[in-house]
Amino acid sequence: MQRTVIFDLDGTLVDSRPDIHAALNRLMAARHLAPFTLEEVTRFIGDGVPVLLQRAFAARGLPADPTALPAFLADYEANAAVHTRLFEGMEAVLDGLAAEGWAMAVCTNKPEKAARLLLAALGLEGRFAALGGGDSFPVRKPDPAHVLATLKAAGGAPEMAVMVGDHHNDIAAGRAAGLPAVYCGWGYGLPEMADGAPVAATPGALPALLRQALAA
Ligand SMILES: O=C(O)COP(=O)(O)O
Ligand SMILES: [Mg+2]
Repeated sequence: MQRTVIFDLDGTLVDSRPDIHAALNRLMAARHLAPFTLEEVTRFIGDGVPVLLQRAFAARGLPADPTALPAFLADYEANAAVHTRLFEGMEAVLDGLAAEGWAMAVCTNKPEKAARLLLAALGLEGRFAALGGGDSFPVRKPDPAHVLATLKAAGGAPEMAVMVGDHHNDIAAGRAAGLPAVYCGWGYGLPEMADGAPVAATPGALPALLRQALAA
């Protein structure tokens, strides 16, 4: 039966922080608000763009601004791949998994349009059987239905699939969907977010952990 790996996007496959950081600071500048450091923005990532913006405005003592989401997305969609690249070593990992016959999908809280544009700009969209974005379904991670709907779209089955991510949302959603989860130590999460899941320190460590996860 087909083995499927479901990857989170931001902080797992790609280092997207620089472009998220830049787009957020352009939004802040346009509103005469102080910019954020890269480290601050890293802590805002993981629950989708509406929550990222909520956290940014809250950090400036302001309520959520409904005009911020379309403004941010228009800018980010046009500039999502200026600095964003696959993490070092990830391309070889994707090649190796494809050669081993794994199907691959992306389950991200990033809005679907931005995620598709980013994958296309990096020449990656053909590698993935499905993409579930943060607004593709009525729910998003940590809700397991986001993982299951993405897996279904990829033609996979929970007994033969593994979830890979850098945030507790990924681990929680994967587990609640009945999938083993592997945590990415190179991403944007804090170490405790692994929550007992096996930790891949580098992309190169992933293939063996994926095989083990299905064997267990
Ligand atoms: O958009 C976010 O906040 C996080 O996206 P991710 O689910 O790909 O990490
Ligand atoms: Mg992530």
